Amino acid sequence: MQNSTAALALLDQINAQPDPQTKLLPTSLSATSKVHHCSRVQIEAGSLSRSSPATKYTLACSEKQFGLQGRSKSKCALTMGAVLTSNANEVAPNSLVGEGKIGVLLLNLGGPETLDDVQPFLFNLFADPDIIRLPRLFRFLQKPLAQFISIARAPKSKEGYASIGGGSPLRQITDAQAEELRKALCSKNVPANVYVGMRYWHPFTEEAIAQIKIDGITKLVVLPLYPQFSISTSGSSLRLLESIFRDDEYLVNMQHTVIPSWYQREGYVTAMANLIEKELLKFGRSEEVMIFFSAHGVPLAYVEEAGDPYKAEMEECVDLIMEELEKRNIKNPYTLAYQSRVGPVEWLKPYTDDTIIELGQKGVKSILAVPISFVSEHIETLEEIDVEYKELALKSGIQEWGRVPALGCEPTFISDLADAVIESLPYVGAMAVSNLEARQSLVPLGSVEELLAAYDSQRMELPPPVTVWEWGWTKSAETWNGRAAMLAVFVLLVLEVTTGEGFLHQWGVLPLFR
Ligand SMILES: C=CC1=C(C)c2cc3[nH]c(cc4nc(cc5[nH]c(cc1n2)c(C)c5CCC(=O)O)C(CCC(=O)O)=C4C)c(C)c3C=C
Ligand SMILES: [Fe+2]
Repeated sequence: MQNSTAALALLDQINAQPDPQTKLLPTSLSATSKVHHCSRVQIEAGSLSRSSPATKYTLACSEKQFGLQGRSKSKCALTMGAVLTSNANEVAPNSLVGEGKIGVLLLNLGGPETLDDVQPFLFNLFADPDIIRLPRLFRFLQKPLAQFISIARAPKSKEGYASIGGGSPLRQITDAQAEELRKALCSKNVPANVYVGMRYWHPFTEEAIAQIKIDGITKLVVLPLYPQFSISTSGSSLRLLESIFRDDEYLVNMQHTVIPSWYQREGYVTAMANLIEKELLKFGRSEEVMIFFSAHGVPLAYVEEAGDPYKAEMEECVDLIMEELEKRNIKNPYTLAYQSRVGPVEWLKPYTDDTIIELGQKGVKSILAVPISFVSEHIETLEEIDVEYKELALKSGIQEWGRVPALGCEPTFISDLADAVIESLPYVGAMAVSNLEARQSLVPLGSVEELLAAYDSQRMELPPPVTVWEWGWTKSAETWNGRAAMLAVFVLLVLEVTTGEGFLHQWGVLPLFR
């Protein structure tokens, strides 16, 4: 065991790395000074964890996943920033509130509330350059392409939403989470307004920000409702926030901080383990059940080319939950796979459907599916897991199928989110005061911008993750069909733009960007 000087030395070591992609984040710089206040800091095999009884986190800098090389350093720094804000128990909440009006902005994806919303929702999603990133030269095609893909995909999506009651439950659940979080904060003596800002549907982030301004919020904690960070989710929402902040004088002067990911928090891990433990009891021979973590996938290029920490965070999250279960003497076999891939490019593997088939072939008889990348029920839990994967599992020889519910408003989870907010309060505006350059550049704290800079700072081109048509019987045929379809779309669009005639003009799409 070593003292806090050793922790600072580790941070200095990370800091000294020349690679600009892996520059330490402001949150971590704040964390550096915070380490001074830790009673004891422990460094083991490249990991940094606090052994103070008040704080029970383990840090995500283990050599296994986040060796201090390349991009992984940014991950490490980011996580430290998030985790080292874990001093709420040592500081009386009231002293954290101080002057000013506190707001918490929950960021989420949003979902269509009716079947008529499906196509415009899909348009918003595919128009996001963090979902489909076109080569710079062709950026002007983003909106027409989004229009085309959304129209082509809408019938299939609508079918899915129709089967879960005609729309996404996401708004209702997120609103309930916001209300429970407000109450939890209040009960912990931190009165705050809680806002919901969706990326692709109502209430849009812009609407939440307008309300934040009307309410005169002066300190804002930004909390993406995704446990793990991905460029395509939290990253996209932060990118949007950055552009909103940059153009607004009120917001430029409002202090804020971001909690980039929180899968490593003890309360979250405990809440997930509780849900799993409870569901396991419903099986006949619970000790033989395969615990099947199923995460929403992302295209492989996000991780391998753009430095998305999503996969590393997901794997660590699963490890933490399994460690917690092991402490309870639950030692079931487990696996992690990725679901919901869209389009012709390669996504994170193993794929959920392939893995289910393989498990069946290996003689596994019971599976407990655990949705792990999202904290609300949504189309991919209610339809994809509960219907499609269950059916596939039963066909593949699995006899018993169960599914852990999403966390929703589970009290341990909500209370932990409230703690995360409270723990981040000392960092709200810290950079705004101390770093004039950051203040003058984009946003006051610099944290939104800096968080984005840690990953994908070049905003590299990524292969479009979506497909327009799907046909063919083999994966490879589908891949090439997808590519051919993309090429066809592109040729059609070029013809439209050059001749001024075609189906997009007929639909009134092209004038949008003319
Ligand atoms: C952590 C969660 C998610 C990641 C990562 C993610 C990446 C991602 N998603 C698409 C394409 C689609 N996603 C859709 C719905 C959807 N996605 C998430 C979460 C993540 N997406 C959720 C919670 C939902 C459902 C919202 C709801 O309505 O309840 C859809 C629409 C549904 C459908 O047609 O299948 C699409 C399309 C991509 C391309 C991507 C990464 C690049
Ligand atoms: Fe998605």
